[in-house]
Amino acid sequence: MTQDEMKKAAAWAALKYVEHDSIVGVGTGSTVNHFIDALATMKADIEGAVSSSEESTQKMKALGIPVFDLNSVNELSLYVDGADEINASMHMIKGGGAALTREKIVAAVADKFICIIDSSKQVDILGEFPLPVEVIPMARSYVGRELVKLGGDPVYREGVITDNGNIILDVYNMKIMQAKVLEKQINAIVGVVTNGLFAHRAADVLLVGKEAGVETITD
Ligand SMILES: O=C(CO)[C@H](O)[C@H](O)COP(=O)(O)O
Repeated sequence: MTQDEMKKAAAWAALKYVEHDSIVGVGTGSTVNHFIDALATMKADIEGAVSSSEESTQKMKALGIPVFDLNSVNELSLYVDGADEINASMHMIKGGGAALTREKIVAAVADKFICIIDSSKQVDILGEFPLPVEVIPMARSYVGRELVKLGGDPVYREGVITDNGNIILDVYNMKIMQAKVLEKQINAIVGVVTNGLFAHRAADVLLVGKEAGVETITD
């Protein structure tokens, strides 16, 4: 099985959590793209989706899935998204696709977060994958210096502007032992919109695509 086949298997396994007549929160990325393909097969059975990025919105609209503004939705039972890394506490690093802020917002509203990954994303310690931080452009240098004080090596992601008009700093060389503490510390830096640690809003269900099939892990 290729890595993409494992992503696809995890993504299709998430379909069984989608409730009749519901509005589904949808993440961003190559694994989620498989989920959107799967969701399209039951579009007549759902009300629609709330999207975490322009990329996912375009794909869903092209497949005929109605996309709602989050402000017009009172509750979301489900949010389905991938991750760049996830540990045994279901804490994640996300934002490889630069959609972390909208992902965090939609995930905050949802009752249940289903994380879909291939097995390469499971780690003992978070931080091998550089931690994305969304930053207001004029604060880039200041936030960079503050991230260095926290022990990281921030690198400007050249050529990337987020859906919110901001920039991304990817923070290298962080061995993240206390994800909740670090998530708060980084978010407290003036000029940071949010960072890609999802520890306060961890996953509730993890679907891992593996050679042998899809493993389901619950918190
Ligand atoms: O956080 C994300 C995008 O901002 C993605 O969920 C994460 O980067 C995983 O992507 P993929 O499914 O392509 O491996």
